[in-house]
Amino acid sequence: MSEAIRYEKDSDNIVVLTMDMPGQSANTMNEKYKVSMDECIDRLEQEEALAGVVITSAKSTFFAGGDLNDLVKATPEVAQEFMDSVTAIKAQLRRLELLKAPVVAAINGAALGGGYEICLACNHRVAINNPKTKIGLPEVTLGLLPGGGGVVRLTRLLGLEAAAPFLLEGKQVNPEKALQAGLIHELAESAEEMLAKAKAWCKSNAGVMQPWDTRGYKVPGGTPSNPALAMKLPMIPAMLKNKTKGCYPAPEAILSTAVESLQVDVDTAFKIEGRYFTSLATGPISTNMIKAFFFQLQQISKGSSRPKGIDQYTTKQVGILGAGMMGAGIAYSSATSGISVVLKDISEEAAAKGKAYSEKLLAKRVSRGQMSQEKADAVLALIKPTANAEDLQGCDLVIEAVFEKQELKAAVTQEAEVQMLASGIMASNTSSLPITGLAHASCRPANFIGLHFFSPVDKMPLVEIICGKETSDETLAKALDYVLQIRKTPIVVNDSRGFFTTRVIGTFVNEGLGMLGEGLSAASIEMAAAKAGFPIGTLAISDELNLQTMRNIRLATAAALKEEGKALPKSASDDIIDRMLDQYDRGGKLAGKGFYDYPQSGKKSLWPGLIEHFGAGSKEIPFKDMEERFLFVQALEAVRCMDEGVIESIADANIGSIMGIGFPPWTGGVIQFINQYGLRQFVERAQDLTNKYGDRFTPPSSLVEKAEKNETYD
Ligand SMILES: NC(=O)c1ccc[n+]([C@@H]2O[C@H](COP(=O)([O-])OP(=O)(O)OC[C@H]3O[C@@H](n4cnc5c(N)ncnc54)[C@H](O)[C@@H]3O)[C@@H](O)[C@H]2O)c1
Repeated sequence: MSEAIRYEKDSDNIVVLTMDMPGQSANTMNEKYKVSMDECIDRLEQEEALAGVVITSAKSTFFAGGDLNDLVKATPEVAQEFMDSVTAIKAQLRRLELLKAPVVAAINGAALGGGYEICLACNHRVAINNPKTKIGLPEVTLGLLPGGGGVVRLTRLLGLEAAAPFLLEGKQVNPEKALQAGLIHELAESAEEMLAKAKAWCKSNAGVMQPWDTRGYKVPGGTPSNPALAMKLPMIPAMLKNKTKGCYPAPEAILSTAVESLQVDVDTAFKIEGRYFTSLATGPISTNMIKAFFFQLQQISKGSSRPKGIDQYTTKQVGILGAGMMGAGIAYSSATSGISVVLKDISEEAAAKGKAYSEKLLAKRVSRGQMSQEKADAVLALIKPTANAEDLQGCDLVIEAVFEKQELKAAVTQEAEVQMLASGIMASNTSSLPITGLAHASCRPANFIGLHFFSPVDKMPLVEIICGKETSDETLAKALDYVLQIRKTPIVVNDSRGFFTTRVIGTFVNEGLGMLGEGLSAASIEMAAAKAGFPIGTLAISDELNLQTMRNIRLATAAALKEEGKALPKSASDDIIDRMLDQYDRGGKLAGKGFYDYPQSGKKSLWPGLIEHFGAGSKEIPFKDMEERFLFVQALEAVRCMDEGVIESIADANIGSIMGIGFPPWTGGVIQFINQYGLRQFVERAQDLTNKYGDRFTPPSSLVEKAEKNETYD
């Protein structure tokens, strides 16, 4: 009896291996698993009259995959050791598929990554038909490749083209879709039926071999020497590069593994896969991505920034003030999570228009087969459009999303607070006004908080929660519970101008517009941002944000600071924005003209006037400097935010920067970027950038001290 896998032989000589790792909620490919599986295979190889093997799990999932605790620690120094352990896992799975009896995977729940790789080493795959079960190889989303034979086996099984979305995009599918795609062979309606089907298959398939071990097996679509495939192949690396901008090595490594491995025998193919896997796993990008997208995201979804000792709260009815772009989106996200919504605007028509937005999104989901019509109708019925504040009675949360005007926000807050539950919380979706100031209008400032959603709300996963000076812990806990209830990712910040995300992205925009002012070419500015991994360039994002709105925020901020006796420091973008608006009447995308021209039909293109009027292209600096200015300026601002207590959690800073403002995922986030660069090297480079481009790159003393002590941000 091995420790992690139960071994049970029935009267038909079929052995059922049930994976059930002690003390773990899911089975993972750790040392205990490897030892137990080795013991099981030793025993299976010695069985006299083995008629079949069925592998299943006693957990709610089949198998969770590789152990990310081990993977995140892999560095180039341990590459050989890592390669040896990968080779051992492959050898183990190879022994399994070469057993002299049929081996069937009985997939009782999610089989992802290493879990599905075990399934691929089986001769047959039966899954319980649960639409919530996920099957696939998501390694690429963590900067890795399926290193347990997954690339080699899936490309041989499906052919290069059909395997591509699963390997290069990490596509995950439910059992029904997995059956259609050829990832599994059979569906079962229950655990009993699954086991019965698995055993029946063993009985009628004695002597079966894996397709790739069968003489004369032809890979679907052929190997790369097949002329049809050979013609398409040269285009793929360029398409990938276009997507990854060279920042993500995993898709390229997967493609190379797939192409190279199809041209050699299986054992050599596994060696090729092992080498590419080792180089990815011991490299920096997978470490960054595992930290961010697994550990830190998990930490956040467990409520790491939630005050302790406060009972979990479920929001029942949310009032939303303002049914414009943001309000309509918040209504949709709340209703799809089963929360009743009162959507209030100044007129019934405006409120109904906000509700119509949900109707449109729901209809799209129904037409794509992602939701039933009944479910869509039920969601829509949860939204009550109104112009009457009395309808807010009974709301335990009200979120205001009216125009960005302090007096208007104060008025709607007071109007809502009279109606809503006294124990409820009042939130503002402001993007620039300090929460403490807005809370002055509230009769219950302890219950007042900021809930900063991002546009478009239905797609953007992040919500920045902002605590004002008087916000209570209970209010924060309830707000955080609500954000998780609507299946979004909360980060928690303290009040400050621009909070965390707006403040950090502000430095990015300022840097790009500043470069334009320096005379750098507009195309290079946009290209440098893209090459660094940003989804959108600074000139394009300014057009989206709207130059007039950017100026309004600047003027409002300056006025507010003046009242406090302070002055808003001048920034390099001010003059550019003013000239664009006042001299050239180019307000941005909405106006059809900004840094780009937006023709009625066709693609946007950079405004040629930038050359004539701003001297764009008259100066050049090293391209690397441009890329790093974008990355450094934001990382440095994030450190300042931490020093000032605006943000306290490193996980929140990293995830907030990736999910809220498009900081490149390959970096692992705005603070992990500094860790990975190496603190000493980062400080040196920041000083170099200061000498060349100005004081905004001066590293804060907290960072310099940390670097001197050889510490990292952990
Ligand atoms: N647009 C963004 O990308 C974005 C992102 C984050 C936060 N925000 C913030 O969200 C808020 C709303 O932005 P938006 O883009 O949705 O604006 P919007 O102009 O699309 O919508 C504002 C809505 O508020 C309504 N309104 C005005 N007075 C009202 C009142 N007294 N009672 C009820 N409704 C009233 C208007 O009729 C309008 O429908 C602003 O504070 C903005 O700063 C916007």
